[in-house]
Amino acid sequence: MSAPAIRISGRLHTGPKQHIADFDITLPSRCWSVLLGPSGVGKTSLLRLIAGLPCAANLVGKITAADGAPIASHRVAMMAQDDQLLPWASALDNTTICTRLRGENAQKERATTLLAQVGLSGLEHRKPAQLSAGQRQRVALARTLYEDRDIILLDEPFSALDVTTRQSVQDLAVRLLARRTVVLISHDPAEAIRLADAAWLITPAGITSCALPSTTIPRNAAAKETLGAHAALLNHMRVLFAGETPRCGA
Ligand SMILES: Nc1ncnc2c1ncn2[C@@H]1O[C@H](COP(=O)(O)OP(=O)(O)OP(=O)(O)O)[C@@H](O)[C@H]1O
Repeated sequence: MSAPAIRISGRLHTGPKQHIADFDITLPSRCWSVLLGPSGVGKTSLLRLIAGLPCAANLVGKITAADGAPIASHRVAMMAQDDQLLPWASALDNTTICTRLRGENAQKERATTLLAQVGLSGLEHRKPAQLSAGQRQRVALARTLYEDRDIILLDEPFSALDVTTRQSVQDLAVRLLARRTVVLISHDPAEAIRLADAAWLITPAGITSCALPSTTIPRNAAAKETLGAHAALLNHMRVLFAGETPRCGA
């Protein structure tokens, strides 16, 4: 497994509209990097650019892997914000769809195990319309985990899950994606503090890193340093994203 650090530098714009001014960040190898930012700032665009997918925004700059190799599609798995499940295929067939599209044999047993691990045991043969939004999101996550790539790009992958399912699925993802370079978009500061080895705050003015506890992920949500970091990040986001005045003691 060769999961490289990824450096992204430049500025992001759509035509004459600038989304993010000059930035230069390195998402560390074999770590979880979390991107936080207000709606519409360009987070999904950055993820799509890393994946080499078509994108309305342009990066005037570059994206490089620290190992010098191209960030080719065989190194990347991306989970989009919407589940992108095929409506006519079962949960199991959706999980293995990329393999089948490549003309490879599907590993149905491994896919079934993944579906069970995300809590969908017994629902393997249901079609997307017979699943809840949170269940569909877990099928999409299973499909991403099934791909087993070096670079994993996750666009709000836990947003539709209830709080307890979210926590157990987050723990599973951290375990199964150990040693991968993971980039996670989140709107939730608690999730960011729990899962980030590195975190970045994105605004139109640029991208800044954010302080995190020195503990390993997934962090204990109830630990004192986790709660303190959450309060500090929330305050920081209010100031940076909404222009509020900093709150003392937060
Ligand atoms: N097809 C398009 N044509 C023109 N502009 C677009 C298009 N798609 C997105 N944009 C613009 O590009 C900008 C960045 O969008 P992007 O989806 O990357 O934002 P985001 O930070 O991921 O937002 P959110 O948190 O709401 O998902 C937005 O301001 C959006 O309006």
